Amino acid sequence: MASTTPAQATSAPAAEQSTPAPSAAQATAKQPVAIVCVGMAGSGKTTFMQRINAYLHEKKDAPYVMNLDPAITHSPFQANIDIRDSVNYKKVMEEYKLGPNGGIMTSLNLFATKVDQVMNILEKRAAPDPANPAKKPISKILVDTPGQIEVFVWSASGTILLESLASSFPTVIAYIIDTPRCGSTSTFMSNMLYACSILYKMKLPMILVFNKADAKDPSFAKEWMTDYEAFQAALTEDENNNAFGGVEGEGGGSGYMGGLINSMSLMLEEFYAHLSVVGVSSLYGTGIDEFFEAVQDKAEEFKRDYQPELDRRREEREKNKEKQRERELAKMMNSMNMGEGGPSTSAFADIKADDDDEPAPILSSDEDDDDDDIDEDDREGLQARYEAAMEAQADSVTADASFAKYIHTQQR
Ligand SMILES: Nc1nc2c(ncn2[C@@H]2O[C@H](COP(=O)(O)OP(=O)(O)OP(=O)(O)O)[C@@H](O)[C@H]2O)c(=O)[nH]1
Repeated sequence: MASTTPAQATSAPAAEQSTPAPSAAQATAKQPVAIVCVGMAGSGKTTFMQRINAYLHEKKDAPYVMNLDPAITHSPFQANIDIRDSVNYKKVMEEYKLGPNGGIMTSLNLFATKVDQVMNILEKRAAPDPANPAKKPISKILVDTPGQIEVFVWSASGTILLESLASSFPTVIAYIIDTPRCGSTSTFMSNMLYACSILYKMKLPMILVFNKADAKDPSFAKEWMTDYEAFQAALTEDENNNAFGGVEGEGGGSGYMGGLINSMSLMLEEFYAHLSVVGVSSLYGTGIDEFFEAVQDKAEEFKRDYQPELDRRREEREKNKEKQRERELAKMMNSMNMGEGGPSTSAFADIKADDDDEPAPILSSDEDDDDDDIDEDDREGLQARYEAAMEAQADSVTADASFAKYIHTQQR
């Protein structure tokens, strides 16, 4: 299937047409790939991020790193854009009397109102710098997300951030799985169903990263995904070992669980066919070459299969732009429990980018976790910021609007 690009549909403003625009193929060829890492808490997501970051640095291909987890207290790698520089998670929890998950979601919502700034920074770094031709444009964007997957995957802000990314760059999801924790057919199936739900929610190409390969060889998982009979044999073994409950010594339980897993595995066959699967050890660095090969494949797949669908959705949204904008805004405000006018908060500041000529170091030497920095730097109310952002750039908050803007940017 040939990829269509928005460049074919809309013309750039006259003032910007003086230099010939690169062809769509040239433009996409130079685009960096965004790799969004998601995974359950403890799956090794942070260790994996650290490993691929180090790998790329070693290859002299320093990535641009974004941290979207506001709750981490220490990161083993330094991010170029860090949500913690703009949103004070602890203050958000205090001000809105939220628990940890509500705090993360609200922090992400606040951050999402600045998605335009983030995208401007990324696009700037993705293009050659005429003032400094020696400066290499980035070829990879690594995005770390909160361990509470559902907070990112199922929130309006998660959608806004992902769609904004995907509207400018080929974007792939790396779903990190704790291999030793899916040794039984039931835990394996639970993990696959979770991955499946993420794929359908995010609508982006996905790589399953079976991590901790040093602790358990993931070849069993690959076999279960490609050989139905091998999975059946493992399922029968689990049933006989009483893995699903039932009377001890007799095995099998009611047979309900076994039957359910069996039907699920049949249903998931189609889902497996669309995935790339790699086994890695983030601890020892094995499998990382294969991971980046899979990233390349999925980036091609993005351009071939997903981009047209994104373009179609963008066109649809353009038609309902205003309605959608109001809906997204109301959804975000509701989820923040802010009411229409929005709250005042000192917990929120502008996006900061650590964007020196020097790439971000692999290991962070910054031990300063002083939560009060943002408070001192910026006490402006969210209300004012929010309204200013809305007025200055009416497109800045909604997924469809930012989507359209960046698609437009891409066209130029
Ligand atoms: N054996 C082994 N352990 C690993 C590997 N990757 C991560 N771990 C360990 O798994 C534990 C969790 O790793 P993290 O990287 O903190 O996991 P996370 O998914 O970021 O966890 P949250 O920050 O809670 O979301 C740590 O003890 C790591 O040392 C691996 O490849 N092999």
